[in-house]
Amino acid sequence: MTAQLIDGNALSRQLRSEVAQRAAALTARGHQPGLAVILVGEDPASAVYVRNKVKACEDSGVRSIFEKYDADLSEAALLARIEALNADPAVHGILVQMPLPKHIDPHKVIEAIATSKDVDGYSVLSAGELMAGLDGFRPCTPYGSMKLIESTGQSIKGKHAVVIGRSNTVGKPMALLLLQANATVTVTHSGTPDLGYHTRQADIVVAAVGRANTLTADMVKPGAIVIDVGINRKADGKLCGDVDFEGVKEVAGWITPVPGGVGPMTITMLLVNTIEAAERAAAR
Ligand SMILES: Nc1nc2c(c(=O)[nH]1)N[C@@H](CN(C=O)c1ccc(C(=O)N[C@@H](CCC(=O)O)C(=O)O)cc1)CN2
Repeated sequence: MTAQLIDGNALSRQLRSEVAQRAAALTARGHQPGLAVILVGEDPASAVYVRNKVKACEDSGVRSIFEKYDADLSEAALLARIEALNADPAVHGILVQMPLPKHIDPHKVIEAIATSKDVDGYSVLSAGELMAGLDGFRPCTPYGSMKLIESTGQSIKGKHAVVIGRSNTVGKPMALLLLQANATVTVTHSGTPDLGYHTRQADIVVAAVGRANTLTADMVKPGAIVIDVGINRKADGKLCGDVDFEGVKEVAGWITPVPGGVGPMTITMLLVNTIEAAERAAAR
């Protein structure tokens, strides 16, 4: 293996210990950070992610308020619940696990969350703050991906970064964060002809399309930093990313594994955003 592994679990441990210290300091001042975690329906993967989020809160001294609803919960009832949590001073962050059942409009739900508690960074206002370079909450997956890139110790400034994927939750905010760090950014997507033409020029590749083996060894510049955001299930039930890990690790300089890369960092950055929200509330 030529590439160095970027270990998301190890970086998460380090950042979560900092979160725990900040949570303890807030709690000592009578402001224990609180995160409301809402799960609607029975999606098994969502149940695992939510359980891990609640556990991460417990381990870090963040109070979690976990609310689980049946899949037939009405949109109005969910919006009313968010309204109540917006008004609760002990709740600093509100997280509604995605995806939601089809009859609930995710945009309405996201926009119902107070911007000061939007620790997922999904709302239009949070996206606007990111776009404008203001201090809003950054979506957890791209935020965690930036931390993983920074952990290599390589300067991002002036590097060519190629993002594969243009979703509102990962691809677009990732491109903005890289731009803010002074990278030259190319955004590619499912409609991009000859993806390899772009990725072969990249010093940093972030793959976030949700399709296994999208990035193969022949598409990677030797020594590049490769961040794999994908979460795909193989036929044998095992998890894999969007990157052909076995092939690409022989060419790249740094690479994140799946599992153990971006996934744990998504939860870690949720904690970081929650602490930030609690610190801002305590300062008001
Ligand atoms: N409200 C939100 N919904 C969703 C988000 C989000 O950030 N906010 N992101 C994804 C799911 N997600 C967090 O919710 C998430 C996905 C994966 C992991 C993770 O730790 N993955 C592990 C593997 C876990 C496994 O074995 O299945 C890893 O990569 O090591 C954490 C969080 C969609 N919804």
